[in-house]
Amino acid sequence: MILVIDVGNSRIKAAVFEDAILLEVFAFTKIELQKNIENILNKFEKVTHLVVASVGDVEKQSFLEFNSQVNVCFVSNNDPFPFHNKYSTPKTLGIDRMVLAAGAVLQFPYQNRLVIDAGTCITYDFIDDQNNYLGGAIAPGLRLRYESLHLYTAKLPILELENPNTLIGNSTFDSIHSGVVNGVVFEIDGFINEYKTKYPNFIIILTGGDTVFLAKRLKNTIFANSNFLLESLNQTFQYKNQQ
Ligand SMILES: Nc1ncnc2c1ncn2[C@@H]1O[C@H](COP(=O)(O)OP(=O)(O)OP(=O)(O)O)[C@@H](O)[C@H]1O
Ligand SMILES: CC(C)(CO)[C@@H](O)C(=O)NCCC(=O)O
Ligand SMILES: [K+]
Repeated sequence: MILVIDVGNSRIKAAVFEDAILLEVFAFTKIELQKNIENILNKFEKVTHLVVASVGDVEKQSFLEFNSQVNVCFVSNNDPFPFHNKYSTPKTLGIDRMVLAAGAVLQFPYQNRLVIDAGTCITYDFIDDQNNYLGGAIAPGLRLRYESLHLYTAKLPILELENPNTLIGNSTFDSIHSGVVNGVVFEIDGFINEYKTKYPNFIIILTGGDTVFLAKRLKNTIFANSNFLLESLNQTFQYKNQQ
């Protein structure tokens, strides 16, 4: 049994796997990290490995203190991945994006794939049918857009994510919701349509904290899976052990 941990920019997600079967998912903050790992290890006594992929700023030591109970492994850019990395700065490529690309290759073999992770940032990652990881894009996520409008203006309030009533916002609230939510939806559909002019066929995987909210609003057909990064982390670890 394996406990995988995805340290994101805003929060931490974890999942327990028995081989390929996902048993339970957890989400918590940095401050609650140790307590949560402790609880998970108590609940799932058969966990032998703790597998961490981190783009956040959590000390390695916070995980290493569980070393006496389980094997602690950190997924890094130097690990074996099932694709050819064509990024021109592979050392600066986010480990979350590498894990997503690995999951896309292992779960959807022999096809072009676009992975969209709608989290703190929205990342786009394209892997072609020859398993070349080509790169993609990094844009601000939904919550980050609401926050930056508030932080970098004098008058705009902070709003919670909400379905926009209209395209043409006719109040400050409606204008912000339209700008943020419609903006992201148009952006994602726009990216997909632009990719289609270059690659006629590819599958699209949508994941991240805003998956459910966005999936029903997109025009394009996608595989929506909030747990895709956690599943991919489990697969990346299995892949490494088979090398
Ligand atoms: N408790 C929560 N905390 C933060 N964001 C949340 C929460 N619940 C839902 N969300 C939504 O999820 C998005 C953030 O996604 P996610 O939790 O995947 O980010 P993250 O933990 O920073 O991971 P990553 O760094 O991989 O993007 C936000 O835009 C927000 O709308
Ligand atoms: C883009 C984020 C912040 C998304 O979590 C992460 O993947 C990251 O820190 N990436 C490093 C830059 C890059 O991927 O090129
Ligand atoms: K993300």
